[in-house]
Amino acid sequence: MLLLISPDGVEEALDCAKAAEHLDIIDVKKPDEGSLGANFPWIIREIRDAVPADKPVSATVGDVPYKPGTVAQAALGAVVSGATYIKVGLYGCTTPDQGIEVMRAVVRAVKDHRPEALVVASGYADAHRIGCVNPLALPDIAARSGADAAMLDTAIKDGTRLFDHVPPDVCAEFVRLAHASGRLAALAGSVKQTDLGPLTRIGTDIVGVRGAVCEGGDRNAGRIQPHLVAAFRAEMDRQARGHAAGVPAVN
Ligand SMILES: O=C[C@H](O)COP(=O)(O)O
Repeated sequence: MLLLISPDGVEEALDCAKAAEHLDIIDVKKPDEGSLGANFPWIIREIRDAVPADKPVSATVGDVPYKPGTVAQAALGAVVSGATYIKVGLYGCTTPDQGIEVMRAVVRAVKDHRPEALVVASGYADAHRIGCVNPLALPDIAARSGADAAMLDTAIKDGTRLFDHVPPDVCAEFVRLAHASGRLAALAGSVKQTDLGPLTRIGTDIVGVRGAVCEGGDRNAGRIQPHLVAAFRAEMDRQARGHAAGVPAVN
């Protein structure tokens, strides 16, 4: 399982760089613009220049509306700025067909510019609270649009977590569906260390985290702490060893 950490700017990205050996993907976002809030192109570029070259930089394109042209142009902005994972939060899409239409436009915009970039179609575990597309529709949206990964995050950061909205057995189905069509499965949403056992067992490819590696577990007021990134990775590794040995690690 890969560890994706979401700094909110250059300063936090440099703190991520201090813990670079413990993480896999640096995900640029702007939390004050939403769960998958988009940051400025120059911030993506600065972060790309500031962190180790072997660490992929991801960028969120936003909690986007059902406007394929607008979103495709924003996605191109992210990839031109140096991101190689492009995450789109399908906030304004109420049907799978709308999600597919937006993601097809994004895939074309991104891959025309940089074929090896990975496109991530993200939905929301708490979709029922915001009226957007059902979480289990995301793997099919990813597959039918040519995106590389299906993801879930939570839209409303109110302390509820991924498993409060989509329990582990449903997340397992999400992962199974993504894998059945050759996509990666990424999961996030106030994930804590205690969630890593189930996330490991169901075969999650990427876990996305912010709050759990911020001071005080606070994704807004707290800052990312390199020692918390290291501790989170240590628990991921412990769970992975337990899973490989057929002896699930106890929390
Ligand atoms: O992409 C991952 C998100 O930034 C997760 O943030 P969170 O752990 O604070 O919910």
